[in-house]
Amino acid sequence: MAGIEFKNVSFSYPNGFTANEQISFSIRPGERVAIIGQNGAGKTTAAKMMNGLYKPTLGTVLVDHMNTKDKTTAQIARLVGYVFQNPDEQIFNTTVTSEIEYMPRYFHLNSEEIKSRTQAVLALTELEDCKDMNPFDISYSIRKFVTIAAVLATKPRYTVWDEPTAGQDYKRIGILKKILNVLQAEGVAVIVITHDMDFVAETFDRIIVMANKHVIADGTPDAVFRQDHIVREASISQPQIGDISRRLQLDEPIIFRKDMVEFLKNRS
Ligand SMILES: Nc1ncnc2c1ncn2[C@@H]1O[C@H](COP(=O)(O)OP(=O)(O)OP(=O)(O)O)[C@@H](O)[C@H]1O
Repeated sequence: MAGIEFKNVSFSYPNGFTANEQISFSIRPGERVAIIGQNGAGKTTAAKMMNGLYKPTLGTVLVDHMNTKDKTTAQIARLVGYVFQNPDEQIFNTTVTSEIEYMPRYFHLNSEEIKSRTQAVLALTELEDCKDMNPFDISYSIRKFVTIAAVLATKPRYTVWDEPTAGQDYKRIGILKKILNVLQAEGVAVIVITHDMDFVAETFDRIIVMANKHVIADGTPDAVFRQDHIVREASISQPQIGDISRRLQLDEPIIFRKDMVEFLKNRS
């Protein structure tokens, strides 16, 4: 099956600390998946195995049938683009445009293709006004969009985004949602690590929940947030609407904004 497949994967850091233990799941092309869970649960470690930055200590990670252990990180990264949590760990060019063009140049694409990809991702990420600026002269939150644009310019089949909403205002979260919709229409999978439960509930079809090195749940937002023991074990918060419905002690918990609107309409 095409996709990213984890088969009984464990990962230990060189100091011997095991961060992932016996993890199995698969993500299909075009899927939109949020990975959530307590700090230190092992989300970033698992995500870094998706694009070959880390190789499993035990078990197998397959990307479109390729075993990541048999490939270089550069080979896997052509299929799986990784947007780092901290943009400053990713950016190293002196203009936004040169940062975006770097990987297409590395792939020896022709200049027309590089130009057209760069224009397309600048437009998609709404960075046209910053294209000639030094990334370090723009705000941290916008810098994150530079890293997203640079990854999308490589046209990966799968993308992994670590904490994209951290520090973003309402407008930029809207831009993120627009980008996600465009990618979904193009069949590009997006895997997001996030602590933003409202973003998760409104934007994702599937959630993988991690706690203490393991995957403890995998399902729709509705199915996951209705399970109190999972929410507790993973030390996650409910989306705001779920929290309000709980405080109202409704017979049936409500998770989504649209369902709360319907509920309130029917009461009035
Ligand atoms: N280089 C490293 N060497 C040793 N241990 C590490 C290393 N990097 C991470 N860890 C440990 O591995 C565990 C999992 O870390 P990871 O970053 O994968 O968690 P996470 O779920 O992404 O957390 P957060 O939500 O805080 O980003 C943590 O206990 C962390 O301290």
